[in-house]
Amino acid sequence: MEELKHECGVAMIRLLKPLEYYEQKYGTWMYGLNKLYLLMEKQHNRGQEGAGLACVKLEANPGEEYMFRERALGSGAITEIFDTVQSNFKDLTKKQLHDAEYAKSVLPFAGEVYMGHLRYSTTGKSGISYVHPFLRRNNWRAKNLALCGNFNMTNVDEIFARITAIGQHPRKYADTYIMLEQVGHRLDREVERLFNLAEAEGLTGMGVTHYIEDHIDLANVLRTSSKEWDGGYVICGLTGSGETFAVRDPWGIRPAFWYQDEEIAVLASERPVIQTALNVPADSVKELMPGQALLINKAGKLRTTQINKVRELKPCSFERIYFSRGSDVDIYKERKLLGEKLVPNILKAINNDVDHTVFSFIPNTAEVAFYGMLQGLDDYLNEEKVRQIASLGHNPNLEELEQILSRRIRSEKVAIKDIKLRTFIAEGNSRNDLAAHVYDITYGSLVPGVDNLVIIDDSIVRGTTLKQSIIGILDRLNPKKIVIVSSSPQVRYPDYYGIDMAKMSEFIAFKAAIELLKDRDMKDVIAAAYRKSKDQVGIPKEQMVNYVKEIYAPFTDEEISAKMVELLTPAGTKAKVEIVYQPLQGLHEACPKHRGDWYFSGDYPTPGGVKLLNNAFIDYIEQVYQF
Ligand SMILES: O=P(O)(O)OC[C@H]1O[C@H](OP(=O)(O)OP(=O)(O)O)[C@H](O)[C@@H]1O
Repeated sequence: MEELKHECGVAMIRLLKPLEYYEQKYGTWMYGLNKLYLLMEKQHNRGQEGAGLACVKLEANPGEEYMFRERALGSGAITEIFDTVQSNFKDLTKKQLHDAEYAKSVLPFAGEVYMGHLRYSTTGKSGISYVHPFLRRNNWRAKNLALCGNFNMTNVDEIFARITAIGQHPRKYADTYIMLEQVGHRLDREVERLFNLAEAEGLTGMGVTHYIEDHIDLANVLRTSSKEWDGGYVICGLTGSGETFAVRDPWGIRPAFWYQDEEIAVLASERPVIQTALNVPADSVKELMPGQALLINKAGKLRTTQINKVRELKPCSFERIYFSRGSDVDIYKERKLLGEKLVPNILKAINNDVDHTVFSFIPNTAEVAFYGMLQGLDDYLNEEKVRQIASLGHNPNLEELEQILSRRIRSEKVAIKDIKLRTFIAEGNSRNDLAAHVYDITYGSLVPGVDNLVIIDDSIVRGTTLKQSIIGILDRLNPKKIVIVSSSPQVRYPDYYGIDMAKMSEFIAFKAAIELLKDRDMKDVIAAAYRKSKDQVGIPKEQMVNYVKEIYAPFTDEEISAKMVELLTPAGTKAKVEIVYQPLQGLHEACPKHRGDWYFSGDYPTPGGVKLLNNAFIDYIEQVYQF
C-alpha cells in the first residue's frame, strides 16, 4: 500500500467571466493561471516534494483538447510546472499573446477552470505517477475527471477489497487511484443516468452532451462515493465539462477555505493565501464546513451542499501549531497564546532568573509562539518591577528607578536556519542529514557559563532536530542550562489523517516511555498492552480500543520529558538540559476550535485510526521490541 503521507495543499480557481474580460481588465487572459501560481507558491509550506496542475477549457470543439495537466517532482516543482506551461506561449507574437479569443481556441492551459496541488512527501512508491492531479480519460467530456486531494484514508484496504469484489479493477493499489476510480465510477453512472433521460426525451448528437452537462449533479456522485471514506480529506476535482468540486471530511479534520465574487471563485487549504492572492479581507473568505462540498457547475453557478452528516468535530490542531502558515489572523493569535501559556513553567525551569537567561526560538515555525512567550515574560517582569518598587518602602530616587526599569527580557537570534525548507516534511532518510546541517548559531549571543538559554520549538516528534543538531550546537555557546520549550504537547501517537508523523518506533516520547518501563522493571505493562492489542485484531474497527495508552499511563509528563532529555542529549554535552512541554489543557485553551489532538491524547477521531494504531503497535513489538 502506498504509504500514508498525503498532507498537502490544494488550490482551485474558477473564472466566472470569459477570458477577454481578464485581458481587458487586467491586461492578460492568464489571470487565472497567474492567481493559481500565487495560491500554490504561498502554500509551499504544505508540500515541497512535488506539484501539479490541471486546467479545463469550457466548450471546446470535438477533436480539440480541453483538459490539460502538468506535474513535476522536487522542491522546485511549482516553478517547473508553470515554466512548462509558459513554454507553450514563448513563441507567440505580442498580438497573439494578448488575443484572448486566439488563446481560447488554440492554446493549451488557456481555460476557465484550474486546480493545483502541492505534494507533501514522496511515498514508498515514489515517482511522478504519484503526483496529483490524477486523470481519468473518456470520450464523453463529462466523464473526464481530474482529482487531487489533501487527504489520508484509514480504510483503503477495506475499500479496495470491496470494490474489487464487485469486479472493479483499480490500476494501482494506492489510495489516490482507488478514490479516482470510486469517484470516476459514480461519475460514469451519473452521466449514464442522464444519457438515458436525454435519449428518452428524443435528443441526439450534441443535444445529448448538452443535456448531460446541463443536468449533471456532482452532489450525487460525491454522496455515493464518499460514504465509506474513513479519514481526513479535502478532495478536489474537475470534470471535462467544467464541473468543479471540493468535498471535506465530516469530522472537519483537514481544512479548506473559499471565496467568490463576480469574477472568480477560489478554494485553498489556507485562508490567508486567498486573502493575499486576491486582496480580500478574512471575513469574506468562508470555511468549507465539515461534510460539505463546494460545487461550481459548468455555467459557473456556485453552491455548497451537505454531502455527509457532520460527525464529532475534530479539526486538526497540528495545522494550527505547525502545518499552516502563521499569517492567518486566528492562527497567529493561537500560536502566540501557546507561547505565552508556557511562561510559568519556563520560569520554574530557570528559577525565575530572567536576568541571566537568553530567550530564543528554533526557526521557523516557532517564531510566532516565541513572540507570545516574550509577551508573557514581559508581563511577568513588569509585575516584578512593580513589586520591587513597592518593596523599597519609599519614593524611589532616579538611580533606583533606573536600575529597576533597566531590567529586560533578553531575546536574541541564537539559532539560524540556513535554508528555508521544512525538514519535517522532507523524506525519511535525507531528513536526518538535512536536520543535522540546516541549523547554525549566533556566536556571542550569550554570556558563556553564566546565562541560561531558553529556546522554543513548535514540536518535538522524533527528536532528530534536537539530537542531531540543536542541542549540540547550542552547547557550543556554553550556556549554563538549555531549556527546550515545546509549544505543543508530547507527540505520543502516530497521525493517520495527513500529517506525516513517524512510525511508532521513531517517536521520542514513545521510546522514552518504553525505556522507563524497562528501567523500572515493568515490562509486563508492555506485554499486557501487546496481548490486548493482538486479541482485538479482526474485530470490527468500531469496537477497537487504544491500548497504547497503557504504555504511557504509569508516568507523568515530566517523567517522560526527563527520559527524553536523557535519550536526546548528545554525549559530551556540558550544559544541563531540560524540556518543558505544553500541557494538553494549554493546547485546548489556545486553540479551542481545533480539538483534534489524537497525536497527543491517543483519542482518534475515527475508528480507522485506532485500527491503524493497533497494527502499528503490534508491528513495533514484533519487529523492534524483543521480549
Ligand atoms: O522532532 P523532529 O522529528 O526533529 O521534528 C520536529 C521539528 O520539525 C519541524 O521543523 P521544520 O524544519 O519542518 O519546519 P520549520 O522551519 O517550519 O520549523 C518542527 O518545527 C520541529 O523543529
